[in-house]
Amino acid sequence: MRKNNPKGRGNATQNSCTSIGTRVFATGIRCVEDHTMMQVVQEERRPLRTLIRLLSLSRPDVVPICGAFLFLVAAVISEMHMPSFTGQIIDALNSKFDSNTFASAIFFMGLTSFGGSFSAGCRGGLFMLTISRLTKRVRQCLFSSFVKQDIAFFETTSKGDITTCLSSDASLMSRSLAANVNILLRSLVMTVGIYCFMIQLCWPLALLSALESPITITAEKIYNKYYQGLVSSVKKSIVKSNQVAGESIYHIRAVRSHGAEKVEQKMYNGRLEETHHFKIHRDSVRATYLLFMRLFQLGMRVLILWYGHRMIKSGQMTPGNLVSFILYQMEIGGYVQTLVELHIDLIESLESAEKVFEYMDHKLSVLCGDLAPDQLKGHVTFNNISFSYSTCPDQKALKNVSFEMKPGSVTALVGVSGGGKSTCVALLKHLYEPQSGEILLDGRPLKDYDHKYFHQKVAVVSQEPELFSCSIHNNITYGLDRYSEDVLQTAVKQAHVNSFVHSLKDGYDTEVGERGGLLSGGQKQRIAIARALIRQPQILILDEVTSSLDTESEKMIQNALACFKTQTRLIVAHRLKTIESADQIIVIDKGSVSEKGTHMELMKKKGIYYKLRESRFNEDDPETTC
Ligand SMILES: Nc1ncnc2c1ncn2[C@@H]1O[C@H](COP(=O)(O)OP(=O)(O)OP(=O)(O)O)[C@@H](O)[C@H]1O
Repeated sequence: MRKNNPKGRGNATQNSCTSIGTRVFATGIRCVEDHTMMQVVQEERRPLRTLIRLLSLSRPDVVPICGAFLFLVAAVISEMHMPSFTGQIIDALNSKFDSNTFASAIFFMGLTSFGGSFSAGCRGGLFMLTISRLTKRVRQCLFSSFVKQDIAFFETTSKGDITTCLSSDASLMSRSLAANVNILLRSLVMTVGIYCFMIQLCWPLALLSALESPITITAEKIYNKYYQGLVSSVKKSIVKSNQVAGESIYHIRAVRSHGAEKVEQKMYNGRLEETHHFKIHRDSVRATYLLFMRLFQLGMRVLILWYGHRMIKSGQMTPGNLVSFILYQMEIGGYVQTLVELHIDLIESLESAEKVFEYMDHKLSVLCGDLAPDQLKGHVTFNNISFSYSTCPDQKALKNVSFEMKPGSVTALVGVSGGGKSTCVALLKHLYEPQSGEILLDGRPLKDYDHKYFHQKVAVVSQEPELFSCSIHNNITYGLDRYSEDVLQTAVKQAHVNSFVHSLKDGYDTEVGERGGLLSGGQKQRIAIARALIRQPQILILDEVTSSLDTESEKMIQNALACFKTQTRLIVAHRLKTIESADQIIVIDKGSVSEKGTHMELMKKKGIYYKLRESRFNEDDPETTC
């Protein structure tokens, strides 16, 4: 979010000006004024720019928009003709009654009114269609922008902001397109005041006119009940869309690590499509209802005219009274109020649009190339890496970290909590870009590699496997466009997934629940290992995999992990046993590499590693972490 602070900047300029002298001070003030003026002009132009951008987003809907405007013009012209027909009727009433003129005026008035109502319905329908399509398009663009964002973006932007932007802001901004014409659609008919005047003019006619209300209310009630059902279907469908979006955002690391952005996008698009259909059904029901109501009102008007004619003939009413009565009845109350509401609505919509565009324009700091070699050795080099999280830019999480992981070797990262182990892992996963230094994979910087290729070659199994609320099968093949059945079968066998899946009623089609909540920790880990195995990666990151498991599950997981023999492995472990046999152990302390070597070398050295082993890597005390 951009934040302007003209006051602060103004003060700074003013302070410097005062010390130099009055003339310079005056110039300074002018500078500040010019600057403020520029800001004001820019602020004034911003809504216009937003509106123009919003209109350009609607370009694919130019045909329905033009159609909607044509129907709008037709509806307005029809409405404009109504008083003219009313005049003709008065003439017919005033002169010697000419039943032919009267009948033809009634006929044309009915025809025009029907045409006007039909045009208004079509106009409304086309606008609704445009709004719905625009909302869908905005949401697609927005979601596509969200799933591509850096992890740092999700650390600084709240989940609530993201979902609100996707649901309310996206729909509000789309509505702004049609806000100016909505004023013609939203008109309030009949106010208490108008009824008072009508009673004063002719109470029997007012009573007749009042008959309209109970019928309208009853019809409205029946319609509302049905309409609420449709609204609730739309809402439920929106909630489902938000669930899919929410889960993708929540698991953004897994989505990124598995290069599954397109899968998520497809799933979200499917949900949006469903919502779109519900909305079209809801809006067409509404348009039909409005058309019938207008026809009913037309019938009532004809009835009133007929009754008014009788009243005039019997001398209980003058023709002028009847005209006034009809005009009152035709009066639509609350135009000004609607105008004011529309203005507020428009401002609100443009604010939402600005927020949505700000998210869409958010620049990425983690970039990818197109390198995808057929052969990858898995040689990793950390070259003088220094890194701070964007949420704490002044605090260095890593300081000049350098180490090498030879192809097929096992490297263990150890150190006290907060030392920087997970940060090393996150950088190797290419979730962040370091501020200085670079990580090389087979001699090439990570940013040169193709996104999908890279995340297929670098697999991760972490302490909390990120599972999605779909079947076990879909969780294992998550993010893969293609896979061979043989590789899948080998992966599930090696990861010991078979052993528990066979006892489940639906086997591999069993739903795992939200975040894999229907499975145990060990089962989730085995699915995560199968997911890594099926990718046949060259580098495997094991992030504190067995730290929260019981001994039996741990044993099974260790057996499964033993299948990764040829991969370059990076292990972040709490328990000493898992790292004793590592080719090298790297001790990270306060963001720097403090010791490097094999278990034996580091034990001999009697440094930090030795002390950690003595005090914290105590196998008898599984609660202690390092
Ligand atoms: N997302 C984040 N935003 C800001 N600071 C962070 C973030 N993640 C970690 N840090 C900070 O970076 C430093 C290194 O943390 P890191 O998680 O890498 O340590 P660790 O050795 O993995 O710790 P643990 O063993 O407890 O997981 C710590 O000071 C931590 O507070």
